[in-house]
Amino acid sequence: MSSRQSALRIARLAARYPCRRTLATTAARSAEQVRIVEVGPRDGLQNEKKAIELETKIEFIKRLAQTGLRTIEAGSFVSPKWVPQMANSSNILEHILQQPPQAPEPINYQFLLPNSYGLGNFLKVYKHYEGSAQPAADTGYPTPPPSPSPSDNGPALNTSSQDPNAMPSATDPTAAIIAESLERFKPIFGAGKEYRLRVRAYISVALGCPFEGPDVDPHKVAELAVSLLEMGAHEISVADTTGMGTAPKTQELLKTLKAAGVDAGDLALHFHDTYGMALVNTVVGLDHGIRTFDASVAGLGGCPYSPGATGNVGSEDMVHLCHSLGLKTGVDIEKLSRVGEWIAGEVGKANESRAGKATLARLKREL
Ligand SMILES: CC(C)(COP(=O)([O-])OP(=O)([O-])OC[C@H]1O[C@@H](n2cnc3c(N)ncnc32)[C@H](O)[C@@H]1OP(=O)([O-])[O-])[C@@H](O)C(=O)NCCC(=O)NCCSC(=O)C[C@@](C)(O)CC(=O)[O-]
Repeated sequence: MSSRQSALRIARLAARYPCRRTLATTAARSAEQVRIVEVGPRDGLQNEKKAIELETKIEFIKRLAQTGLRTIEAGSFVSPKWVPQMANSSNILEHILQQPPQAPEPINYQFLLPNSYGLGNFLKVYKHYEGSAQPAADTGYPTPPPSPSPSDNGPALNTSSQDPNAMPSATDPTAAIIAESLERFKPIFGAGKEYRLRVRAYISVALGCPFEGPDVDPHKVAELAVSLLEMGAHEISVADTTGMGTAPKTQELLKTLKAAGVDAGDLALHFHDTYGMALVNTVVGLDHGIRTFDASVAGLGGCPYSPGATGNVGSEDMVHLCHSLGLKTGVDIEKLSRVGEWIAGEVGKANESRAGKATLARLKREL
């Protein structure tokens, strides 16, 4: 894309989002409030081999809802052949719509939708309860996960790049594969408008790719972010899927996103802690004005397409970091730590959150 095309695109974007951007950014800065997006029930559990009972998942969500979290990613409408653990996401959505978990504040529940098939399954349940007497507040964010790396779009999304109509102007295979991912998400954005659902888009492998290595071009990430915002994304979660991100790389990426016209208020950061860099990178994000971070209680998680990837950064660690910097999250770390310990036991895994374990040890001493 020429610099003139790029400037035009940024101007179009600025014209399209003037109010939301100003409001989001002003609100975040004045209140110094950080929003933690709890992805444990989806990203945290999706990779677990042992089937986890529906009742356990619902109990997990209910317990999380009582901690002060405002956003919970509750499941995904993906192929059960690839991710069997998420096969009962329809039941989870139905339960949330029928009997919204008790919570101190209204909660946004988001579900990952990779294609029209998943969208159809989501809407089957959602439409049934739409307008009902007791809908859960603001339920459902379809969340597509394209990535700037063609190799990663392949396994994670099964794009083929065989369809020459996917993006007629695409001349290089990278652009064609990414364009195919974006094409696939159009109906999801369309439904978002129709049903007034906010579409949160993920960009995977933004700081390192399991197939292409640690050097992902930040300009490609920025280009993808601009495309997704133009398509109608409400928020972009930029993911370090492999945990290869470092402070300098995170800084470079955030500067590039800003230069491309993507406002900090439109972004969330999603770190995996594979190399122990997640909190360092979070501080870089905070310094760049990012106020939304994804995390998974007890550090549950991993990526089926990223060999060796450990879990997401622990939500308890993220909350502790924010509080230590004088930022508010609205989350009760003691309650959250108990949920982390409980779900780790249910899944049969070690609790990977240091702050969670330390909080529980302190509570035990104080008894
Ligand atoms: C990528 C696709 C959608 C391609 O789906 P496809 O193009 O239909 O191709 P396929 O060969 O994978 O399809 C396999 C079978 O699944 C069916 N199918 C297809 N879609 C669905 C659906 N939505 N719901 C239920 N069933 C579905 C499809 O119809 C077919 O059935 P068959 O003909 O064999 O009987 C599919 O392969 C899939 O769902 N894969 C799993 C994707 C996934 O869950 N990835 C992990 C989540 S992304 C992530 O974790 C990263 C993130 C977001 O956390 C951020 C980060 O850290 O990077």
